[in-house]
Amino acid sequence: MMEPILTVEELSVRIAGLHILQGVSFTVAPTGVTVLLGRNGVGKTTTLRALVGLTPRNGEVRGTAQMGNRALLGQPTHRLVRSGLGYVPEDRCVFAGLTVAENLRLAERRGSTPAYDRVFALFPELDRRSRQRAGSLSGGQQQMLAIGRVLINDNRLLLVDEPTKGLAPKVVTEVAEVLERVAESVPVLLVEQNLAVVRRLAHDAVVLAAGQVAWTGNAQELLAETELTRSLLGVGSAEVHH
Ligand SMILES: Nc1ncnc2c1ncn2[C@@H]1O[C@H](COP(=O)(O)OP(=O)(O)OP(=O)(O)O)[C@@H](O)[C@H]1O
Repeated sequence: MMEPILTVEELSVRIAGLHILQGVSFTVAPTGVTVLLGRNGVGKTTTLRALVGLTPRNGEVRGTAQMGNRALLGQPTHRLVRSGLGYVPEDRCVFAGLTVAENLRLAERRGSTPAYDRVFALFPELDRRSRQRAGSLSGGQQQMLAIGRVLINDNRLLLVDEPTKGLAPKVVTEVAEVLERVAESVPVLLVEQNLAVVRRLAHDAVVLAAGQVAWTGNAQELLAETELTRSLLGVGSAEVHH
């Protein structure tokens, strides 16, 4: 077994008196896509946000998370990002009033060479639209910008939250293709509800239920077990056998 890129132990998050995560432990392999699954509201986004130091001020985080030899919890976000933890939030958070080029420029980190060639090789569309305001991009294009922005810098691990949410089926496929290529060079911890995308991308799966890890293992094996998938994720068998 290769050393994991991320080891989370006993992660607990309490927000406004609610115990959202209660001792979550899992690892992320140093290559490929690990998918974080679970029913709506189980705490997937809360997990990613805790790892990148974005738990709200009234929240309390306990436990440990190691990226290689680096301890993540309790560190400010800007320092985590500088150490190679990339985060693509669920709401994409592009600057609507700025152009594509300006959004990318803002993501550049001091002291490292921005990899525009890498970004434009993956997303030629961003190059063509560099002078367009981000707010006027389609949802899929904004998602590409949100991912491209993170890839301007070198990363040791990417956290990607529901990148296909709200996108048309054709665009979902495009985003999945892009993530597949991204994951060839950097490990990804992905929150994703679309099981066809999970089937295409994921090697390992971590399933949350009731604030804890309910299942970990091979993602393809999980999806092959219809009853297990249904009980863990609450989805119908039609969705499982897409
Ligand atoms: N700032 C907050 N204040 C109060 N409750 C919160 C806060 N953030 C999250 N929660 C609650 O924590 C629980 C977990 O939310 P989270 O967004 O992590 O779930 P999720 O698994 O990502 O859900 P979804 O799949 O619906 O996006 C939810 O019940 C949510 O309402």
